[in-house]
Amino acid sequence: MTEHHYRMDFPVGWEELHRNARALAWRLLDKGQWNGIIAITRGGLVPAAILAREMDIRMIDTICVVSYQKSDTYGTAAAQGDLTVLKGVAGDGEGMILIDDLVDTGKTARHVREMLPKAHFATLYAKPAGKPLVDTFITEVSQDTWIRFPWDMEHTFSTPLAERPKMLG
Ligand SMILES: O=P(O)(O)OC[C@H]1O[C@H](OP(=O)(O)OP(=O)(O)O)[C@H](O)[C@@H]1O
Ligand SMILES: O=c1[nH]c(=O)c2nc[nH]c2[nH]1
Ligand SMILES: [Mg+2]
Repeated sequence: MTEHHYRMDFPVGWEELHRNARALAWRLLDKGQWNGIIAITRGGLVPAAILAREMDIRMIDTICVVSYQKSDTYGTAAAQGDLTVLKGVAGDGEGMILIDDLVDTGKTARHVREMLPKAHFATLYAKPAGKPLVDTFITEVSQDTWIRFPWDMEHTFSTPLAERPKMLG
C-alpha cells in the first residue's frame, strides 16, 4: 500500500472535461490514423466515449482494473492497493489509443503499458510522477492535487478554502 498526501482540490466540471477531451481528440487526429480505442476502466470510459465521437472511431475495447481504495469521507484516495486486472486485451496495442482520465503515480500506466507496449497512451490530466509515461495529455496538475471528476460530484455546500486543510488532513 502506498500512502498519498493531497493538499489541493481541483474540481472539474462536465464542460471543462468535455473541452479537454475534445482538445485531446484534436491532438490525436493530428498524429495519424487509429484502429481503435482501449479505455482503462473506469475513469477512461467517459474520455473514450468523447474521443470515439470526435474521431469517428467505433472499435472500442476495455482493460478492466481495480487499484485505489477510496476510503475517506471526502472521496480522496487514502491508499493505493495492488493493481488487479479483471480483463485484458489481445495483441500489443499497435494502432490503438489507450485512454485513461489521468495519470498520478504512474502505477496504472506502467502496468497497462507493459500489457500493450505499442499502444499510444493518452490521458486528459497528468501529475509529474506519471507524466513521463504518457504519450499525449492535455493538462498538468501538481502531485499534491486531487482531481475531482464530474461523475464523482454533486451540487452541495462549498466549504471555504481556509477551512479545507483540516478536511484534507
Ligand atoms: O497513476 P496512478 O497512481 O496509478 O493513478 C491513476 C489511476 O487512478 C484512477 O483510477 P482508480 O484506481 O481510482 O479507479 P477508477 O478509474 O475505477 O475510478 C485513475 O482513473 C487512473 O486510472
Ligand atoms: O478522482 C481521482 N482524482 C485523482 O486526482 C486521482 N489520482 C489517482 N486516482 C485519482 N482519482
Ligand atoms: Mg482509473
